Amino acid sequence: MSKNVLVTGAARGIGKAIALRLAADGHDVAVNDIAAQETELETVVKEIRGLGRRSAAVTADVSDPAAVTAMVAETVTALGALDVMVANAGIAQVLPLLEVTPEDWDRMLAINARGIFLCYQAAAKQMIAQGGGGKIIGAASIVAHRPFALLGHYSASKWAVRGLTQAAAMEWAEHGITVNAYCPGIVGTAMWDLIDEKLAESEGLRKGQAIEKYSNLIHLGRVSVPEDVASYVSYLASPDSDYMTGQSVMIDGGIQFA
Ligand SMILES: NC(=O)C1=CN([C@@H]2O[C@H](COP(=O)(O)OP(=O)(O)OC[C@H]3O[C@@H](n4cnc5c(N)ncnc54)[C@H](O)[C@@H]3O)[C@@H](O)[C@H]2O)C=CC1
Ligand SMILES: CC(=O)C(C)=O
Repeated sequence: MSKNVLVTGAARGIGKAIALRLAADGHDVAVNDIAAQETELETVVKEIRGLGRRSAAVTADVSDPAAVTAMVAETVTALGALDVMVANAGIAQVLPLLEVTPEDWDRMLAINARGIFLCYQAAAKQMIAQGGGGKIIGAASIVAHRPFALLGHYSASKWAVRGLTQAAAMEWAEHGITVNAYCPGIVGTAMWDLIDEKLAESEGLRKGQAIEKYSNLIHLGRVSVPEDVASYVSYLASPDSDYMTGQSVMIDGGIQFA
């Protein structure tokens, strides 16, 4: 059955792949990103419409409570309801914990933890008002299970998503809302381009060598592509996952760090 979906951080990378996959699955999909990504977002809207589904671009900074409320309202105006929220938007920063400033910490947590909380909460309020339940899905990471050196404050933000996902699943089950998170390993997106560049700098490697080094730890022998994550989110958005809630599942190709 066709559902009304909102995906945040969908101008590129994992969010874009999720939006296109859910549209290909037969859902109508509104896509969000920051205003600076509006052109890329409009391209995604065109691609979704090309798949025969309804779509709309809703720009908002997910760390801003008023903007998140407006984003959900605009989605409901465009699509008629909100049945599936994919809170995907996030940022990364590679820095030793000894060099992380309070401002770095606050920005990381504002987008990756508060932003996910605001999206979960605004979606749940809308789904409860509608009745009939819903599915809330968030972006955590493998580092929500096993922190990654030089990604300390990023790891902390993803542990927050994992905890929030369990708590929200408990509180909203009575409304028929399931809440789950996905925990990718190393996905070849702009985010990992940045991580590779910074890790290479700090380890005296050339660009591309850091990601290669970590790729060698993946049992399945390759870095993930955004579509690997989108397949799993497709399952979480489908009735097949109706009996699953509060989980933060790794989709990492079997990384063995140590
Ligand atoms: N790439 C990877 O290896 C992994 C990524 N993840 C998580 O998956 C999610 C997507 O990651 P990627 O696609 O790789 O990243 P990306 O950097 O390629 O894309 C992230 C998107 O989020 C948007 N965004 C950033 N701040 C925002 C804000 N305040 N409000 C709205 N949109 C905002 C960006 O403009 C961008 O379009 C993130 O939450 C990330 O932490 C988790 C594990 C691994
Ligand atoms: C970006 C991220 O979450 C990892 C594990 O690389």
